[in-house]
Amino acid sequence: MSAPTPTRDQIRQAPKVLLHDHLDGGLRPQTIVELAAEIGHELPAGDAGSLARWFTESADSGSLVRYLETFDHTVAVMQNGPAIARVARECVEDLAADGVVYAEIRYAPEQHVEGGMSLDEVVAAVQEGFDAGMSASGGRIVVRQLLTAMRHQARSMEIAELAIAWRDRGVAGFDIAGAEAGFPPTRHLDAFEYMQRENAHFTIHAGEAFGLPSIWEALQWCGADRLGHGVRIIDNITVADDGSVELGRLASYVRDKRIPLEMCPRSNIQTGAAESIAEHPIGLLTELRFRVTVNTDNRLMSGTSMTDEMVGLVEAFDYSLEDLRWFTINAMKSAFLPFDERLAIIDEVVKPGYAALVAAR
Ligand SMILES: O=c1[nH]cnc2c1ncn2[C@@H]1O[C@H](CO)[C@@H](O)[C@H]1O
Ligand SMILES: [Zn+2]
Repeated sequence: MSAPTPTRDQIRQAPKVLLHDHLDGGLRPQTIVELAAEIGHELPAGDAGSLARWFTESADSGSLVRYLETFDHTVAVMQNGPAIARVARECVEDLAADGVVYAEIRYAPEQHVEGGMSLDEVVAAVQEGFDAGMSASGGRIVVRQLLTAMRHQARSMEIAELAIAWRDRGVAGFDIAGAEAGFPPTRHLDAFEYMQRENAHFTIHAGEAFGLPSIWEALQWCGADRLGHGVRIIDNITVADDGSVELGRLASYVRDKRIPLEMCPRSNIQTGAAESIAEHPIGLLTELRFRVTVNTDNRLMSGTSMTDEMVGLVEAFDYSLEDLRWFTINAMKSAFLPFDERLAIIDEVVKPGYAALVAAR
C-alpha cells in the first residue's frame, strides 16, 4: 500500500461512525464508582483504575456467557432516571471527544426497571441524556437509540412496540442481544414481523457465539437489515491454497445484498470469536468488499474506543485513511437514519473531514 500509515492523532481527528455500541457497556469507571456508592451497590473493585482493569480482565474470558456476566455491575447502577441520563450524556461526550460524528447506541430497557421505572421512563431518561450531550457538543455529533430485547427473555414484542412508540423521538431501531447459543432469532419472530409491518429497521446480534444457522435465520426468517457481528459468515467462505476464494450461498447473499456487518474486533477476541486482530475475518471480508463497518461493542469491557479499534486495524492490515473512510461511509450508508440525513452527514461531514486529513498528509 503506497499511502502513508495514518497516525493515532489523524485517526482520532477523522470523522467516525459507530453503529454497534452498548450503553451499559460503555460507562466511565469513575461514574460506576460514584453511582454504586449512591445506591450502596457492592463493586468488585473500589477505585476507578482497578475497576476498569476488573472489567477488561473479566470480559477477557473466551466465552460470551462469562463476558456478559460483567454487565451485572453496570446494569445495577443504571436503575434510576438521573443515573441513566448521566450515563447517556457521558456516553455522547466521550464519543464526541473521540471524533465520532454519528452513533446508534443500544441497551435493553427491560433491564432497567428493577428500581420501579417504567419502560417508557427508561427510554425518556436515555433520550434526556443524549439530548444534553448532543447540545453540549454544539452539533458535532448526532446520536440515536436502538432498543434491544434480551434473547433469553420474552419481552421482545413489548420492546419492539416501545421502539415504534419512540420512532420520531430519538429511537432509530430495534435489536436482540444476549447469549446466542440456544436462543435463535426466530424465537422473536413476531417482534421482527411487527417491525417489518411498521416499515421500521432492526439489526440482530448473529454469528458471534453461534454460526451460520443463526445468521441465516436472522436474514431469511426475521428479515434483519444488518448483522450484529456476523463474523461467522467466514464459515461459508473457502480460501484455496492458491488464494482463490469461493463464497457459499449465504455468504454470496450477504455480499450481493450489501448486508452491513457490524464488526467489533476487540470484543470478538475477548469472547473467543476470533484469535487476534490480524487473524480476524474483518481482513478477508474487507478484501472481498463485504459491507464491513467497524464498531466498539462495549468500550468499558474491551477498554476500547473507535480510535483504538481503527488503530488496531491499521497496525494489523496496513489500512490507509482511504480505507478508514470506506469503513466510515459504509457505516453511514447503513445507518437507520432517513436517506437524506445519511447523505448530508456523508457529504457535509465525512467526506470533507477525510479530505482535510488527506490534504494535510
Ligand atoms: O457482544 C455481545 N453479544 C451479545 N450480547 C451482548 C453483547 N454485548 C452486550 N450484550 C448484551 O446486551 C445487553 C444490552 O445492551 C447487555 O446488558 C449485554 O447483556
Ligand atoms: Zn453487541
